[in-house]
Amino acid sequence: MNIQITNLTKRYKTVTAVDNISLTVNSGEIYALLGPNGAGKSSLVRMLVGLTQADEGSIEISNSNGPRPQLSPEDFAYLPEDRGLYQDRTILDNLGFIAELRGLDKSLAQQRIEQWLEYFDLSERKKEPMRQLSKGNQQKVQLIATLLHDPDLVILDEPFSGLDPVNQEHVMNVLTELKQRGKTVLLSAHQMALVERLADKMLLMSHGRALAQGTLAEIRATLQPQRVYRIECNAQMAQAHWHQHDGIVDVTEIDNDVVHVIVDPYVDVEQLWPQLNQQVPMRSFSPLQLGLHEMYLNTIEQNNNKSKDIQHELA
Ligand SMILES: Nc1ncnc2c1ncn2[C@@H]1O[C@H](COP(=O)(O)OP(=O)(O)OP(=O)(O)O)[C@@H](O)[C@H]1O
Repeated sequence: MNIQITNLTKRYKTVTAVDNISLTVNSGEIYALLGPNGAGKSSLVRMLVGLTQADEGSIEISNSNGPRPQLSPEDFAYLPEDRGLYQDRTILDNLGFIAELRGLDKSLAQQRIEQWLEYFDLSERKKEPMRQLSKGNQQKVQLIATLLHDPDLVILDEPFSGLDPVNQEHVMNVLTELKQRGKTVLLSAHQMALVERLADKMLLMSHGRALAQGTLAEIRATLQPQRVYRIECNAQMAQAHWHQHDGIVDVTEIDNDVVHVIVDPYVDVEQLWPQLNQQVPMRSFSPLQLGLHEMYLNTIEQNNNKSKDIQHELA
């Protein structure tokens, strides 16, 4: 299943929740929506699954047979933000009910349910009512309910929330396997370290708008355009001498023996290193790549400061 979202906008009374967003996800890809609370991730997903209508823009769905006018229930799975299972009924009752709703053959449903419960270590608890389960275990049951009919498109709002690290890994493995089987996965998440390992492409949103999108390398090129190096040397001397060098944008002391240096993008580093080394002997240098988590924090912080400045100017 392929999704093409073009210039999508959703306005509520006082807020533009999704502001001119475009993205493409293809079969066999995992796409992550990232952004702080209220960024517009769920609003985007709700339009995709047809729960709300866009004010502007389009969503086109296609598969190997060509375009599809709209998603039908058997095509996709949706794990919503507000989970809805019957709290007084057992795990088995809940999953059996969902399987029936999805029109699954009874013996196939039973087989899949048993396999999933085994995978998520819930087999022994299958006759317990939902309300007795911890938040994480409820989340696992909800995820099973979502995936039971094995659809081509899987849309998950915060699938890792409430799960411990071991179960987060289980879910990572499930999603990777879906991808390997050619399914399309779109998810929202706050766990950058997991997304960095999992997602083929991502969209970083804030206040409904796209701040960066694409592969991790493309996100990095947008959010960390400067070349940053970690250099082992006498930090105090480096601070004193390198700041004045034309090719250096900034020098930050990390500790007594390490600095981070931002190099002007137009400078040839092969020529720069000997010049710097003459001023302050360098013991080692290596390019520094920020992780998604750090890039995310820096970008969201800068964006919030920008919004505050604009509000201040308007006041
Ligand atoms: N039904 C609604 N009516 C009015 N405003 C809404 C509605 N749903 C969402 N919003 C607003 O739209 C904006 C985006 O909300 P949304 O829930 O899409 O963000 P989110 O990125 O999913 O956040 P979170 O990470 O907290 O789930 C927020 O300002 C929110 O208050």
